[in-house]
Amino acid sequence: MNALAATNRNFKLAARLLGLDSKLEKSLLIPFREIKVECTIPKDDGTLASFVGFRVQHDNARGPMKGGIRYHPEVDPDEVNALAQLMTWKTAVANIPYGGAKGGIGCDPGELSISELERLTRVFTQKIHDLIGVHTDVPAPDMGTNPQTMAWILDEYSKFHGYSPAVVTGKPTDLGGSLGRDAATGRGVLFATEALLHEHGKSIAGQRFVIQGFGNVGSWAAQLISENGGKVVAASDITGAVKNSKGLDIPSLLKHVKENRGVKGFHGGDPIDPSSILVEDCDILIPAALGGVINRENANDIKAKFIIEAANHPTDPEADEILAKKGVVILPDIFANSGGVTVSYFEWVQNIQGFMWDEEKVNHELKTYMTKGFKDVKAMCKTHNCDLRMGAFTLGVNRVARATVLRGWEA
Ligand SMILES: NC(=O)C1=CN([C@@H]2O[C@H](COP(=O)(O)OP(=O)(O)OC[C@H]3O[C@@H](n4cnc5c(N)ncnc54)[C@H](OP(=O)(O)O)[C@@H]3O)[C@@H](O)[C@H]2O)C=CC1
Ligand SMILES: O=C(O)CCC(=O)C(=O)O
Repeated sequence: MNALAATNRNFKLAARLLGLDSKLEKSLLIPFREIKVECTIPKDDGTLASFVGFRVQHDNARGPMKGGIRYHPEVDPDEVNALAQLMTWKTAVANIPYGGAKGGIGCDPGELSISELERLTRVFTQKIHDLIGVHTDVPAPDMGTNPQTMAWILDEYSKFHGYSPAVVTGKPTDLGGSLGRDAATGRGVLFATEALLHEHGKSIAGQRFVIQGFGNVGSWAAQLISENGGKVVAASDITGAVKNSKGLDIPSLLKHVKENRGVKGFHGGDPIDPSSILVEDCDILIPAALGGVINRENANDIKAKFIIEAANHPTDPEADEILAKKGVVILPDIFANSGGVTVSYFEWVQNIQGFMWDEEKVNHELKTYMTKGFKDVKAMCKTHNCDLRMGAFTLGVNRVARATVLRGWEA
């Protein structure tokens, strides 16, 4: 099922549980604005290359729209739409004063030089600068983008509107980025996992984890899990996968990935087929790469008892049903990976206040938000007698619906 169909399906199930009025349901589902722009740049060799960029602004009932920008060959309008909608529910689950948006450019960042990436980012920003803004729509990094990408957006935007650090989050700390933002999504995954395990009378220590994706989110999650006594028994990225049933030495793997641009060739474990990573034996599976990877083809073979969705939309609804029958507990993306956007909110607040928090305060506040988020999701599970995904969806959709009704529709 495509990402948008799957996301719409989950939204509609939640709307039904909440008994939402059908007209309100329709209004919440249709995006506020969809932007599609052509971005042509001269390549380093002088030839031209054209790319398509998207920004979908899904909803702003609770505040400025917020969400990352993805550079990946598979970026398409439906996927960006789905990811923007997920951001609306995610910011509401986290209870931060934002709506939802997402952007992307269909490109392979690994095939572009640094200067080509800079030109592409600046052209994209020129095309959307009048539709984003500190109190309108605030981009951040996602797959294939990073603090440097945010610095270029900030610089290009500022040429039109004056210096505006709060127009993006996840920027370098030298430009007003928040301490702790780089690790925030992975740290949020740790706090979310701790909250879930606590409820099952368990802790991170001694659990065996498998992590798909070893970029920003996957590598930080791995590092923090291993620092807290968890055993990462397998990890993968686009270059390959590696397994060690005694637990991978994460600091060595991080060093290897930095030096070799991937997990492939790491000697602290055995190479395995990357396509089998999700069905490796473990207690807890953390997908931290692409969407739709857990589906009806592999759901029956998954051995984990818990799945923590660090990636956005990693689990297809068909897989959800299969896994529920197997008794696998899934902590859904719109809660599990909300640590990133929560610390983005802290960054925006710091920029607006012109005051920088220390990292201890950032991490402490993040833990408070993640712990409260888990309690709020569980309360909705109890009210609606539903699983954690529907608990999170009903929580997010209900908060957005309430804000929408309060603001009204008078022209
Ligand atoms: N960054 C953030 O703050 C947030 C990110 N997310 C979500 O987390 C996920 C990961 O994002 P992020 O870590 O930022 O992105 P990165 O680009 O930093 O890392 C992505 C990782 O996934 C790997 N990868 C790509 N394709 C595959 C594949 N087919 N199989 C295995 N691994 C693959 C990449 O490998 P390689 O590097 O070799 O290409 C890389 O290790 C995404 O779904 C994103 O939307 C969610 C919330 C916030
Ligand atoms: O930090 C942000 O604003 C958004 C992060 C993001 O894109 C996500 O949570 O999926």
